[in-house]
Amino acid sequence: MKTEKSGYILSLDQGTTSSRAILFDHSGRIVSSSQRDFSQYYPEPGWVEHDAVEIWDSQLAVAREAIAAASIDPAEIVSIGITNQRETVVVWDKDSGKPVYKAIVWQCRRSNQICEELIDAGLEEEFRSRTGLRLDPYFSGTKLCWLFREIPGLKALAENGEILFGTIDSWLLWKLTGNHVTDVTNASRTLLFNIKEQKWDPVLLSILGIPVQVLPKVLASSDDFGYTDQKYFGREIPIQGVAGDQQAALFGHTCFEPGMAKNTYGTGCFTLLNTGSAPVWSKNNLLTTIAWKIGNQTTYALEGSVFIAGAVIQWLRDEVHLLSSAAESEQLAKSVSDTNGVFLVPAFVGLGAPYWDPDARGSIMGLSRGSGRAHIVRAALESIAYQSEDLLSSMSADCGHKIEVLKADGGATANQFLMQFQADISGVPVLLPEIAEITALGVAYLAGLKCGFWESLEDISRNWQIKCRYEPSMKLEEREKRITLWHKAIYATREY
Ligand SMILES: Nc1ncnc2c1ncn2[C@@H]1O[C@H](COP(=O)(O)OP(=O)(O)O)[C@@H](O)[C@H]1O
Ligand SMILES: O=P(O)(O)OC[C@H](O)CO
Repeated sequence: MKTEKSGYILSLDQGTTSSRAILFDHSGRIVSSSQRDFSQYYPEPGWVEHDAVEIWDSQLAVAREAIAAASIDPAEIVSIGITNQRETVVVWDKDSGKPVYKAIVWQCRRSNQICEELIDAGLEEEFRSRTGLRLDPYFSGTKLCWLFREIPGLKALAENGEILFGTIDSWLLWKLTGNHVTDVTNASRTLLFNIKEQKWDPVLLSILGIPVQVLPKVLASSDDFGYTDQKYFGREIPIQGVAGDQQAALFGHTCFEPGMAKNTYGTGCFTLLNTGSAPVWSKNNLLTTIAWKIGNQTTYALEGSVFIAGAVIQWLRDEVHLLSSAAESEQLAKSVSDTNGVFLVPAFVGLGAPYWDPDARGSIMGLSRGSGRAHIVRAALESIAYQSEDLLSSMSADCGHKIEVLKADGGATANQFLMQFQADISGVPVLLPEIAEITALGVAYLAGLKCGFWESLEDISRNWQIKCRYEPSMKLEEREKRITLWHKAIYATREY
């Protein structure tokens, strides 16, 4: 019989648009939470920045609010986990602790030219075989290289050990504990980390001109990252779980066995497939990444990243004013029986996997005199599912069998039309968990495993409950016809 343990785990979930803190109990239930949005900066077309100080302030504030809302003594928090938007680059002064530049966000395309130079120099395979990633501005390495090229004197400061680099986890860890550390999952997204040897890769650092002394020490995902300074929560609390948010979601969904997959429907869509203890090198333009490391045991994943998913609905609401709320998209989509031939390809910042086309831009096609608001909104929602289907079919091709079940989470899973369309277009059941905050839960599990709050993966698996299940009902012939038309739309968009 399962026994409940007393105490709580605090998860800090630092996402692209908001900072959240959530307290979980032993059964994985949410005890309290708090969330704050922060500013997005778009200084030039295709550029995206955050203020690292605002991120820190908002993250600390929500952590304190969540603890206050639960009316608990901080002494009851047995451990803390940190999960974060990945790839985003922060560089700060070691002495003053001040960031030297705005955080360069994962969506930012400013290092595209550096990527092109490296591709032209024939270095793509060199990077891919060591990191599992592609030469795309998405990843941290070329963003850091851009800073060294553009900020006079920065490289010399780096060589003298006067500045530090980190992804968001590393920045928060440094603020909370004073330790300059990260975990393998975040390191595996930098384009600087050898995922087989699990160390910063000297060859890649030399190609990009990055001094090794700016890089954090890399730990496992369930590990001892340090203690929070007493001034933050009134006592020192150990931080024992760290993982990039997409890997944390895979863990939170308890996708512990090879072949298990999840898709997170947020700003973008991120599909991860557990491939077990050895990396699988994609033949279909997916990424190979570290899913988590517990003790000496590393689990790898195949990943497909779609840059614009729920963000297309935000765009329809905020820029085009076709919607008054994201939720309204569901009822509008259901008000018509199909898109009447309309396709929308939301390539606003290029296309991610499996196309990797940074120059593509969005399109709406197939318009006729009868096309209306509902058709366009429906086409936008369908585009989220079509893009995810492209990832799933690439994964199936890579691993030689169809994905049997897709576990889903993220803000856009609230849309029942979208979830049903995903099940239909992919011919796969889509499962939603009872606890929606699966990313935060995933890193709580990683922290809780380290301190013995949860004893094993089996112990954790018992907490996963299905909230609802969407069964595929579209005929195979219809599915294939629609996917063919979607690919025609992708082709036309890229040709433009
Ligand atoms: N009912 C809905 N239908 C479609 N999209 C939605 C709905 N509710 C929220 N979204 C989308 O989900 C995204 C927010 O999800 P969230 O998981 O919080 O994202 P992130 O963690 O990337 O900030 C937004 O892009 C929003 O447009
Ligand atoms: O913060 P999210 O949920 O938009 O996730 C961002 C990803 O980690 C980027 O790779």
